[in-house]
Amino acid sequence: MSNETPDKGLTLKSILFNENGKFCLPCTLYKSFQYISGSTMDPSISSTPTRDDVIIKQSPALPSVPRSDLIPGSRTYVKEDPPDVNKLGSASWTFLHAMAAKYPEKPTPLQQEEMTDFLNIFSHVYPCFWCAKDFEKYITENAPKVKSQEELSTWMCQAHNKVNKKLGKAQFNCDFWKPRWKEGWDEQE
Ligand SMILES: Cc1cc2nc3c(=O)[nH]c(=O)nc-3n(C[C@H](O)[C@H](O)[C@H](O)COP(=O)(O)OP(=O)(O)OC[C@H]3O[C@@H](n4cnc5c(N)ncnc54)[C@H](O)[C@@H]3O)c2cc1C
Repeated sequence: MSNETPDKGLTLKSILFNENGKFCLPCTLYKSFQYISGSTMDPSISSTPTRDDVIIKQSPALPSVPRSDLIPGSRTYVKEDPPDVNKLGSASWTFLHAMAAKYPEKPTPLQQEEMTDFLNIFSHVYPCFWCAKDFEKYITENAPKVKSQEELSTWMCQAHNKVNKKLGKAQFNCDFWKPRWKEGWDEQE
């Protein structure tokens, strides 16, 4: 992975590749991924992309919003409300599954220990307290499987399915964790 951290603010980002030279989708924008894979010719991307530095021009202007909807003193930030259980949940699952999908295929003992610690701590600090309590119980009864990326991602899928079941939602087929959270659906039927 490039050692350079993006230093051009929120609208100018470098495309990053991971240590294997593969494109790192969680590190950049989806439209950059489409551009570099040749599936779009997005004019908002400037010169020919190189491995380490693809610059994206300013995003198109935000749709105009009444000034009263903006945070006082800001021309950018809308007065959004704090997240409810659903918004928090969806964002958190996105993080958890994306994290599992980037977990090493052969983690070191230290990485395994850190992931186990992280999940335990996460279950203590998750802001929805009854969600946290149930997740903590789940972890106690089903210790996180941290020996490989495949194991962890499947464990995460099953943990999510436990919550889906509790909420009366459909079960997600864990055979598909990889296209959903790592590789995309292009190669799938
Ligand atoms: C640890 C934790 C515990 C929670 N506990 C509760 C609770 O007790 N009560 C409550 O009301 N809410 C709880 N939530 C929130 C809840 O799980 C949902 O996030 C929320 O209901 C919003 O659902 P959603 O429809 O946006 O989809 P989400 O369930 O947030 O899912 C987001 C996306 O993940 C994918 N997905 C779905 N299931 C799986 C899976 N098994 N594996 C992989 N990918 C999947 C789908 O593409 C889906 O669109 C919890 C969230 C977390 C992170």
